[in-house]
Amino acid sequence: MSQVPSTAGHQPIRIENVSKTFGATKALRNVSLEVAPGSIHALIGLNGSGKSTLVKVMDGYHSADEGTVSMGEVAFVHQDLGLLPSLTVLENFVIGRPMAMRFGQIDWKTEAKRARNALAEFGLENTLDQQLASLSLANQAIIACARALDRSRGAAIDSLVLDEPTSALPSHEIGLLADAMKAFAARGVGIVFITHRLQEVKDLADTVTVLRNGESVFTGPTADLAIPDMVQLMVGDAPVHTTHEARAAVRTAEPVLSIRALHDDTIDDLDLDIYGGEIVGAFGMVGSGLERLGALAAGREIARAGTVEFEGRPLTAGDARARRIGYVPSDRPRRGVLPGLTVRENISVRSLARTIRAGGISRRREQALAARWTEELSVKPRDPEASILTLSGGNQQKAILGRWLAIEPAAIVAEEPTQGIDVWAKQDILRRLRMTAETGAGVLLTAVEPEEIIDFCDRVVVLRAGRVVLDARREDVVITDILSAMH
Ligand SMILES: Nc1ncnc2c1ncn2[C@@H]1O[C@H](COP(=O)(O)OP(=O)(O)OP(=O)(O)O)[C@@H](O)[C@H]1O
Repeated sequence: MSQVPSTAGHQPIRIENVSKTFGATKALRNVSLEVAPGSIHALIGLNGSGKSTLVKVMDGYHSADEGTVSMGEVAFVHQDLGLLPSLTVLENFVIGRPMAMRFGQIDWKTEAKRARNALAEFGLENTLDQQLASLSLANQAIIACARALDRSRGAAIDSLVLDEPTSALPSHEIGLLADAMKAFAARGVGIVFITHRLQEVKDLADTVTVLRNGESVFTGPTADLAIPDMVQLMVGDAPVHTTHEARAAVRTAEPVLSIRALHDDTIDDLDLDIYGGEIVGAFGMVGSGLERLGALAAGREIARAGTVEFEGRPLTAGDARARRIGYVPSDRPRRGVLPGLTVRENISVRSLARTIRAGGISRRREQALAARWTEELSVKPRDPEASILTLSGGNQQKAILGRWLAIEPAAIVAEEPTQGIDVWAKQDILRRLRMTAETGAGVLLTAVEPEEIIDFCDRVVVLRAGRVVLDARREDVVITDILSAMH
């Protein structure tokens, strides 16, 4: 017998004919949407289709130009999670809401108990005293969700809105979050979530709305749509991509990056070579050392012990040679994007040698560079003078990749290269990385989910407990070999 949600007393979310324009961009056109109590409603669409804007209209960050939004109490988890990295998990948990008090002081004991309970559902109850920044991005995302879910305890919250809650999560943690979402829906809380993972829509959502260019082109039961139908609705009648065949690149004789006996927080005696001309996919679970590998391999940080040799010589702290290694970090809001600058500046910032002329930066050269990379990576809007923060999350990520492709890097390290990127743009990005490898660069991609990128790799490595436990050519392994090495 299927469970009937107890929806008594919960208010639905009702969005009617909402439009929002930013300058020349019509981010939302006449969008209507209803989320019933107890329903799990997925919001999907290509990068820049208006999903985050709709959420920001719901939470009052943007006011709609036209239309109405009515809803009861709603908790939001935004793409940037809204957490403070320098505070502890417990402090993050209580900040911004009334706290338990005792004799005029914050009652930390009561607060800790409440936070511990909320986090226990996700197996994170022992993190309370840790600084948030010391946790993996995946765990930070879970904490943001747990916090919002905690605030929805009791009947006080009618709905929960999650903007890409799972994009940084490995699959076993997605399961935990999914279970929590289902449990809350069963109590009558309406849930809206944004995702680029279409299988997740099938697995989790009962209803789906597809946005295309700011317009709602479908709302209905998820059961009515197969995944290819979703893609078709998202893309519309744009020309269909030809899939790119992974080609065996010609490897250089010597490695571009050579990692030897590396030791660091979660890394324990790691060795890895990356040759020019190849794409190496590194996979591992949270805590496997994968989160540290990218910054160390790209020379952005120096490990406690061991070496990373770049073109035959060890990288040292502040080594200028690391400028020729592109690095796209996974926590793009904090490390990749230069806020307050334009798309042009964000793309060209590392290409001074190409843009400097007679002692000054040639704006024309910068413009040409930015125009080329916004075009090549289909960054939208195609306006290099736009402020980077006005771009959708996926488009910001494409611009950061453009920054590094523009320097013709000797190596490029991209963490979670497809995170937050729609099904359509993913192919473009992976194809560009392949072209970069074909120029002789070594490419290292790291991901907690092998499925998405494995077919674009020439070689796959798996990290577990800080070491490489599998290193094989792509054609010699199947996905289950990788998954079992990870666990
Ligand atoms: N503050 C702003 N100023 C100008 N344009 C904006 C602003 N915010 C969003 N936009 C534009 O509105 C459109 C929709 O963006 P939105 O962030 O809603 O997309 P999205 O569907 O959430 O994309 P993604 O999947 O990449 O996160 C984009 O063209 C974006 O550039």
